[in-house]
Amino acid sequence: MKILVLNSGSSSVKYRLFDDGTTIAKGLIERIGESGGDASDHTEALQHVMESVNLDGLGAVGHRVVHGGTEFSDATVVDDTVATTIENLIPLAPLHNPAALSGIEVARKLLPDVPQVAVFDTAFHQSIDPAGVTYAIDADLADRWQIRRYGFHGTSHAYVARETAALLGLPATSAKVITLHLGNGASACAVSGGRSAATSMGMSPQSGLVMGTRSGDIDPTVIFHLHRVAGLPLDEIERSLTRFAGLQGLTGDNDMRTIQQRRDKGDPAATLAFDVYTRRIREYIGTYLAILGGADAITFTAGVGENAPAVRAAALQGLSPLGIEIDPERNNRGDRIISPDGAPVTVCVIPTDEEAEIARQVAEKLTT
Ligand SMILES: Nc1ncnc2c1ncn2[C@@H]1O[C@H](COP(=O)(O)OP(=O)(O)O)[C@@H](O)[C@H]1O
Ligand SMILES: CC(=O)OP(=O)(O)O
Ligand SMILES: [Mg+2]
Repeated sequence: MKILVLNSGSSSVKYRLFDDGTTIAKGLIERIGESGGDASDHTEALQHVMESVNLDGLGAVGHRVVHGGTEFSDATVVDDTVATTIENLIPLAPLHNPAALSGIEVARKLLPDVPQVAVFDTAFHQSIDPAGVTYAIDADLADRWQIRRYGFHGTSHAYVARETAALLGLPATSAKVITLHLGNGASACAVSGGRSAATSMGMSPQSGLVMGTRSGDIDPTVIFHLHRVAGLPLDEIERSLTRFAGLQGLTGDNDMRTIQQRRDKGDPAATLAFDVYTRRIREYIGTYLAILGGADAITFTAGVGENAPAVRAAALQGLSPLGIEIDPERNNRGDRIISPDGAPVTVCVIPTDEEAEIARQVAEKLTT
């Protein structure tokens, strides 16, 4: 089956065209809406995509949708009701759901006879126990306003956990894997037997690890303080915590490559940011070892996880008493397995492939 996968981000659209699982075309439209960018808005971006690939015989379009609430635990064919649900969830994923929705709207308009299938970042985490998704706040308020942990990057965590089990020759149904998706957004996940048991992002993709422009975990009182004492309007606080926090907030740069170059030259802000970023990863590894009762493997993935040996080494520093060690040569080469032979916990680097996983789930949805 020929499947077009769209991964619409806040300022970019990644697309891949698959034919029976093989990539036959792909591309990236960047800096949407910026001066000198590839397109003035998502509609124009998608029009470019449709014009540049041969869509004859297209069987489906698969869309990455970040927030699916509790409604969806599987790939879902989009109808008006599904589109409305995605729209209603915009307040919980303000950087992500609007882009996915415009992708869906444009694709439905331009390809009205082709099934549109949404694959949700949240779906994989629907397996987490109630105790792992419930915030200890007023239960009536939480219930009324759907306040709970949802978790994100599920497509990526599911994919790399499965690939890790395969690499180690472990049955996917029993492997215990801690997956670290370190991209622009970043999250950790404890995967037990192929099911998500815990994850670091929460109601929105804002909590947990330190990210390119997002803070990760903070005390919620920071928001009251910035509002009441510093006098900042709520919209401005949200903007600050989602777009001007994380590495960006600590250094003025959101790209880990730049942070590393500055750190290598002894820049104190970049050094601190690197330490905050890698320490937070280590804190979550400790948490998830406790949740899983030990782990067979720890797997790094996404832009930073796949390409930054120094981040991997720093994140796992001092963990050898827990059986977690890195072989520096393997780490610097970026081998698939970067722990020494015979180490109790295997440390892996596995490139994520959200688009291939989306295509796989779309094909499965439409053929079974
Ligand atoms: N060689 C590298 N060393 C360190 N970080 C890198 C390297 N290459 C890419 N990155 C980081 O990866 C991030 C993007 O990751 P990616 O998974 O592509 O993000 P997303 O899909 O969320 O946009 C960049 O912001 C950059 O910081
Ligand atoms: C959910 C999320 O944070 O996605 P991304 O990493 O693509 O921003
Ligand atoms: Mg990403």
